[in-house]
Amino acid sequence: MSGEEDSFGTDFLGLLLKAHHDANQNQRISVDDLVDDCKTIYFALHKDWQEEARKEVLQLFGKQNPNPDGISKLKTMSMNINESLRLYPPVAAFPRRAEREVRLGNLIVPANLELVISVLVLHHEPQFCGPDVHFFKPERFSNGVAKATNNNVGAFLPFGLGTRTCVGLNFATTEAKIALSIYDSSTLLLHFFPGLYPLTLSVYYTSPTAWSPSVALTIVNCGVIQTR
Ligand code: HEM
Repeated sequence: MSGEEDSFGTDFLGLLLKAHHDANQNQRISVDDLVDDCKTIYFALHKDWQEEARKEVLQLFGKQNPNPDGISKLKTMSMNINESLRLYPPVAAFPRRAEREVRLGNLIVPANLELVISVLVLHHEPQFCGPDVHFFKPERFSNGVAKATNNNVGAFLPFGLGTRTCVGLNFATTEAKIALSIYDSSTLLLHFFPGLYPLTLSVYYTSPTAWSPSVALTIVNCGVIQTR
């Protein structure tokens, strides 16, 4: 208010305050966004799951670098990643065009109609994931995707489904597991998104179809693991 923007400092809160006072109106964030981002960072990290995942990493790798054998055994971490991808799918929706007229239940879809498959909506549907659908509960994935989705595996599609499934699926998840085994979540966050993370996250929340830069954004949000 007194024009001393630089006195906000360079910590997380300082960066948010600076963004709130940004001279460029397009980049400015509202007080509501600012408060939401603080809540996300300070309250939404799941320390219990972070601790579990950390234990798992230490058990499998000790002080060594992650290896392929161990990576495939990171069950708790996989559950955390799946739950992060479920709540905050980086690809929030994808389009399809009906090649010919087709009946879908009661609906007749005419040829050439464009459909948007909303991953975000499917992932937040209580019919599939239960009444706790909006909560971060990695345990729902402890017995696989079918159990987590009430036997509707097609209701969990962070990487798409069928012939156009993401070709980077294994690469992306392996990379995330390696990164999360090595770095703590705040290091990862700063590594990939210095100052950008809270802003992109608020864009993502306000507009489910908005582009979100990377999976790390999603995964980091659950704060899976700390430095070993
Ligand atoms: C967590 C990270 C990622 C997510 C959530 C993701 C998600 C997706 C989704 C949902 C699709 C399907 C889109 C559709 O059906 O219209 C897709 C397709 C694709 N992804 Fe990914 N992706 C990720 C990482 C990557 C990486 C790392 C690569 C490359 C190394 C990659 C390469 C591709 C390609 C080439 C396609 C198109 C496949 C095709 O149309 O045949 N993705 N991705």
